[in-house]
Amino acid sequence: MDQIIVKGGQKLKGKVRVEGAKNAVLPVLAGALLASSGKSIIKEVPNLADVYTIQAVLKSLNASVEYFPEKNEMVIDSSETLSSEAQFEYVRKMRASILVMGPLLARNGFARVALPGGCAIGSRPIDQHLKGFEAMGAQITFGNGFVEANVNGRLRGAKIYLDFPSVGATENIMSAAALADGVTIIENAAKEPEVVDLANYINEMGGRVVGAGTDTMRIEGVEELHGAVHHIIPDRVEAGTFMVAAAITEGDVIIENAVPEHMAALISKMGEMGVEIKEEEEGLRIRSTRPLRSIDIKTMPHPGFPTDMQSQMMALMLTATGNGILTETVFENRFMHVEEFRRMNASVKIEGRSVIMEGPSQLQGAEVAATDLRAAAALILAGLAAEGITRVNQLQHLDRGYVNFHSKLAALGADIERVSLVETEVKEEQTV
Ligand SMILES: CC(=O)N[C@H]1[C@@H](OP(=O)(O)OP(=O)(O)OC[C@H]2O[C@@H](n3ccc(=O)[nH]c3=O)[C@H](O)[C@@H]2O)O[C@H](CO)[C@@H](O)[C@@H]1O
Ligand SMILES: C=C(OP(=O)(O)O)C(=O)O
Repeated sequence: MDQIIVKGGQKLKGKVRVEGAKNAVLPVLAGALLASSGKSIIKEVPNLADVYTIQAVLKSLNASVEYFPEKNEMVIDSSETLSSEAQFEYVRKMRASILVMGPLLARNGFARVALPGGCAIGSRPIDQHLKGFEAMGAQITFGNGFVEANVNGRLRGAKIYLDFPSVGATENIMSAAALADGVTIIENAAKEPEVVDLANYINEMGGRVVGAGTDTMRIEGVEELHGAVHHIIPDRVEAGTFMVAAAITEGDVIIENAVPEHMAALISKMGEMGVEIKEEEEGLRIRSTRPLRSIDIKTMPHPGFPTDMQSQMMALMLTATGNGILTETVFENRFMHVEEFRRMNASVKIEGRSVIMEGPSQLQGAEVAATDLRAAAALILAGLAAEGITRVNQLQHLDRGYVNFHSKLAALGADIERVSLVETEVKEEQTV
């Protein structure tokens, strides 16, 4: 087990480059299963735990997959007959494994995927994914912890209205529709940049998807798709996390490879707080000095404020002057980090779906535990601004979504290290 140890108080300065987006690479790699000929070469694949999990899922389905982390490239050949079953061991580790369901159903006419269940941020049902497959002619059944979808012949194009613009449902339905017979219309589709990235990849494979990034998508099914070369978009959540790191330490940081158009809500809300954000030739430059103004934020589907930046932004809002309210509308239970912030002397209370902060909190170093991926990053960010030493545990969450987070922060001047606790644990066990 590892721990990150941060000593607060260093102002960050310098340049940092963001990786390819985790939330784009996972649907794209699942989508690679749609190709019945040729190889896909996916570039800008970040070296993340979730990438290894999706690689294992694809291999278990009989695709051939080679990953070259040193050049961030993955090569997938899914031209052999694919198996139709995604096992619990993968889905348990990573919910995004469910994204193989659409491609498998379209390729094989049958898919059996372990039910993902909930996680630390909410119950996370998949009813909208299944509603889409059903509208395209699939029969859905449940049993022994699995969900099965079965279609006689090919899927048929359909008009599908999503009750909520679910990112995963939009991606899964789009993938299935790419090989369906006829035209599928998705109404109230998710508009996230990662949805657009998947649509672009499907089109590079020979698909016909239009309207990605708008409420209404139109997918004309084709007989076959082939492998393609695709570059994953930069990770807007990693970029946003470094923006907060710069602001919370009163730093001056340039973020290379960030796409400001993907981060309009975050840029605007940080600007309201008094953080200076400028597009420069080298990247997005973030400069900040205290005091910062408190603001109110509500998470929303894109282009609203992203839920994946909620906990990091909470860390920054804790350090601002005045009262701020942060309301989470996307996930029902994404406030597990609040208790951990309290250990760090944060003045914060939960009221329903909102968190109310009385700022500025004089954050103090403490030993804390990450409850999910973004909470892990948020606790480290709080540690950068806290007085004294913060120790962050449960780093398996962090490793799902950030490449070398502590080294990148250290390169910007943070006093931070990652240590292995194995030796200490062994000693403790021996004395019991
Ligand atoms: C791998 C990946 O890309 N993960 C992202 C994706 O997750 P994911 O695709 O799981 O998120 P969704 O947009 O589907 O979920 C949003 C909300 O819709 C609900 N819902 C979703 C599907 C469904 O069939 N029924 C239903 O009720 C969920 O429980 C949740 O409350 O988008 C989220 C919202 O931007 C991000 O936080 C995640 O980082
Ligand atoms: C919630 C997230 O991811 P996932 O949907 O993979 O759990 C995230 O990236 O913050």
